Amino acid sequence: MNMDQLKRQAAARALDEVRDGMQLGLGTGSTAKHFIELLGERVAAGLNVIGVPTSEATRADAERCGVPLTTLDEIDHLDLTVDGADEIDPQLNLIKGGGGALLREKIVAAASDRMIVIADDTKWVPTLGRFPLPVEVIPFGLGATRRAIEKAFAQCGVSGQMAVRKAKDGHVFVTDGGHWIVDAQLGRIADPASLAKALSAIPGVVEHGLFIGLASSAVLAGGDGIRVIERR
Ligand SMILES: O=C[C@H](O)[C@H](O)[C@H](O)COP(=O)(O)O
Repeated sequence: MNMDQLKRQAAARALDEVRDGMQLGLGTGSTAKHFIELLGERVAAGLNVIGVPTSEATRADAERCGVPLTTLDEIDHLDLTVDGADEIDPQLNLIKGGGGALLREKIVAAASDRMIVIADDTKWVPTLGRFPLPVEVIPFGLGATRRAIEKAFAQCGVSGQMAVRKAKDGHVFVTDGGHWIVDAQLGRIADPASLAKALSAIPGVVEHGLFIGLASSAVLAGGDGIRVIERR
């Protein structure tokens, strides 16, 4: 089974948790896209749900698949968010933002009663940090923000190269919110909760890709089948 088939399997397993009438957070990325496509098939067959997309790309996918959409201004909570991740550790802390959608993803996950993370099992790691940590920043004053980020890294015992993310066309990547992303190659993040707190305290940092205590469960698809891990 190839990687894409594994992602679709994980998405299909998460779909089992969707009930009629649910208000759903719709994640971003190649794995979340499978979930949206499968959800669209269920909606076409009569399932009544409404979703909040976590990116403009997901909005377009959901519209294409016929999934009705709303906003967090029109509804007061979400029952369930289903989203992918770039890394998942045994405490179900995550690195997200490889696709640049971390800010809306975190707002949606935080507004949701439950968050199910769907992934192929290559995303499962003993310690976060191999995947570059995305930090979403305001372009104004970037030099000062980078120095503050370096200081936060040092305080939390991590270090590594930082680079402003570029799009495929070579221009700076701009998020749906109009911000930039700095990717930090940290290697190993021993205390993700402390690092998350330190980064959140920096004025030029809009959000970062550490999702601490947000995921309720993870569905991991691998060659040996599907594993569901619940947060303790
Ligand atoms: O910004 C993007 C998101 O955090 C994605 O959910 C994450 O990058 C995983 O994407 P994929 O399912 O394509 O590996």
